[in-house]
Amino acid sequence: MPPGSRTNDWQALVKDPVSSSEIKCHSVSVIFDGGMKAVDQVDLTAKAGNVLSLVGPSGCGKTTILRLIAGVQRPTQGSVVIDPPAASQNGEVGFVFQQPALLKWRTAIENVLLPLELMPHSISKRDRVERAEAILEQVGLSNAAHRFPHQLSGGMQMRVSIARALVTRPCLLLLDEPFASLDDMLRNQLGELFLSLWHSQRFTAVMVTHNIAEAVMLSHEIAVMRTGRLEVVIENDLPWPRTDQSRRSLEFGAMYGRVSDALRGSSS
Ligand SMILES: Nc1ncnc2c1ncn2[C@@H]1O[C@H](COP(=O)(O)OP(=O)(O)OP(=O)(O)O)[C@@H](O)[C@H]1O
Repeated sequence: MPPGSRTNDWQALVKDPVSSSEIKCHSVSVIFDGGMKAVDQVDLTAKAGNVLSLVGPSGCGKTTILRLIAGVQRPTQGSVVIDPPAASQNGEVGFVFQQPALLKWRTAIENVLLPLELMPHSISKRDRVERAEAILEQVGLSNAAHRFPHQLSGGMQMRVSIARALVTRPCLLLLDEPFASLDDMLRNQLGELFLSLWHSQRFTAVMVTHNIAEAVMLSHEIAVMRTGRLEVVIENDLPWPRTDQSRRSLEFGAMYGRVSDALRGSSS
């Protein structure tokens, strides 16, 4: 499959990793009714196959940027270009939210199967189940595949939510404070899981987070926003592979400090 091309052939999708998309926001602004300028002339690039974190104080426009990329918010000015284009109805965009939002009448595997069932081109039932079982294994939930959401812990529900987002092998994954409702230990574990999934699928990811440590651990670049404006994009040079040990490294502390300073507006 040539780089950048997409296919409707499910077998090909399973065999070949999909291409990841690049996202470019060109001088994009969003002004809501009443004149509220949520996003103000933002130029931002999420490089193909990279993880970009958006950080900034509450109300600075992070979720609005994510909604622009998802195509559910139209820009008042400017444009958002996704190359190659990614359509959520084709399973090319995955979403992970703060709440797992599982259908309570469907088991874990039935929740994971849902995006495959909604895809416009037909995939045989056997292929769908094979794919769902494979991703459930990757997130460590093979033994819980037939449990209903109320029979799963919060961390397990979030794993199902991540599996559901990735089962279609999206080229773009959008995450809005995905681990914010979890305790620190679970948050770190799911961060590691996220990194291992990113290593195997190499999607482009844009993640909103309030947690500086999470942004430093998980992303290649960290975009710092304030009152609708993009302050700075910091290249995250924390070495790979990133493990729990990385949190105790000097490089981690230095990067954490740079992001904190940028958030306070004292430095970039
Ligand atoms: N539909 C809307 N109509 C009017 N104002 C809105 C609308 N959606 C968001 N806003 C405003 O736009 C600004 C940016 O909102 P946004 O949700 O993007 O911020 P955020 O950085 O994601 O905040 P948080 O970290 O608290 O989730 C806020 O002041 C918010 O109140």
